[in-house]
Amino acid sequence: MSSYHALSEQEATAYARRLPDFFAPDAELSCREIGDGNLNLVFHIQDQGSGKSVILKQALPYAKVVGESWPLTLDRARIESEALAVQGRLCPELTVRLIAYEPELALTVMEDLSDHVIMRRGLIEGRRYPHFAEHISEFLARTLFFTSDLGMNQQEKKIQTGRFINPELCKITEDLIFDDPYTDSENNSFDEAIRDEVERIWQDSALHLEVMLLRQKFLTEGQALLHGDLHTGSVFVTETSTKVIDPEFAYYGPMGFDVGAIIANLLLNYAAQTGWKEGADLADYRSYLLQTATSIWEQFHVKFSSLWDEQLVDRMAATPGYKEHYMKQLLQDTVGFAGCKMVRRIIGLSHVADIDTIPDASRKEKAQRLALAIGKTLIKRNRSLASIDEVLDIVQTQWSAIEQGK
Ligand SMILES: Nc1ncnc2c1ncn2[C@@H]1O[C@H](COP(=O)(O)OP(=O)(O)O)[C@@H](O)[C@H]1O
Ligand SMILES: CSC[C@H]1O[C@H](OP(=O)(O)O)[C@H](O)[C@@H]1O
Repeated sequence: MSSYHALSEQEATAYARRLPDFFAPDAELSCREIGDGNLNLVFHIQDQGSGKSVILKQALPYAKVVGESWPLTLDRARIESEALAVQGRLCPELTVRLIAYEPELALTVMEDLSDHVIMRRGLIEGRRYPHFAEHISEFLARTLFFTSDLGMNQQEKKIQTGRFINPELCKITEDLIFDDPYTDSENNSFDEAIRDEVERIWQDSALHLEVMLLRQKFLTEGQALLHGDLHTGSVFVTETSTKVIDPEFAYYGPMGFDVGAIIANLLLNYAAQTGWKEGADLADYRSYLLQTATSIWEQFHVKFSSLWDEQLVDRMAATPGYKEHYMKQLLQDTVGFAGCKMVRRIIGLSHVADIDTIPDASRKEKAQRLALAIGKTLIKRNRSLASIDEVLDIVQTQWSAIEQGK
């Protein structure tokens, strides 16, 4: 195999044609580069005759969204493929199927999920996914429990931790989520219309303390193998199916970071809805989003607790009271990380299309302010929180305040 270089569509097609037992030798293959993420090339290759298709994802030696001025390790492709292998073993129905990995080209070959839609797009279009909470709570419970000291041999876990050391992508998160939004960083990108609120956040030392406590957890707590970037752009859905993709940020970190990430992105869409919907339609969709967010935690809690009761490998972890303590801490971490993920998507380098594509400037500003208000409050309240219902109260209180122009 040739040494590393970024593939052209023609080279990607030639590589796909050589996949063993995949395309017929004389297949008429088409290829399009379809990557809409921040980091990598994604090639969609299809046999024009049979319709059979495949996805080739290639890491670039830099962050695509910034360019060659931001060098980035190709090892992230190995991390992604190995994380997909773990997730595929634990949740085969909820993970994109890994077909092959080519280290020389930092190339991951996987099934084509074009019959699904990226969840972020579906939510922007106002669609509903009635099984999503059930599916993603299962993915979270199983991937987090069985890669932790609770569900796997602690010596094997230490070996696995070494496989998933991911310093460069963790630094992106440490900077973009737990640092830049709280200072006048050159990485930041926000609308001047909300500068007053952003500058209040830069001065809010009580908020910074809570962010630092969460940053400490991200830096030091290797509870389980995380997806590391589980936003609604990392999930493919239909009304009956959920498939997780893109775990290149995987590493051993605090469980609440994954649970909080998906809840945060539902709440970002919740804030965005003020720019998309009105009246009863708005109220009804807000209710759907909030119900989904709380149900993710509730179902995760039930499933994780059941795994704890039935699959625990650590005798001392069965000590009465420990599970309750663990789950309360996990909820608080989830809420705090969710708040951090919301704030960074408004102030930081990477935004979300849910809010950024709102056509009306004043409604977009309102959505941005609502997202910041919710995010800040979740961060500030996380260590005193005892129930997911309190998140509901926080979200609805902030909604009312923004609606009343406070
Ligand atoms: N398995 C797949 N099937 C179909 N399309 C895919 C698949 N994986 C990625 N894509 C497309 O490529 C886009 C970027 O993929 P992603 O893995 O998120 O890249 P990045 O790591 O650059 O964010 C997705 O939003 C989706 O449109
Ligand atoms: C410079 S990476 C910025 C941002 O992009 C990643 O998301 P994705 O790879 O899905 O586009 C991740 O959320 C990073 O924080």
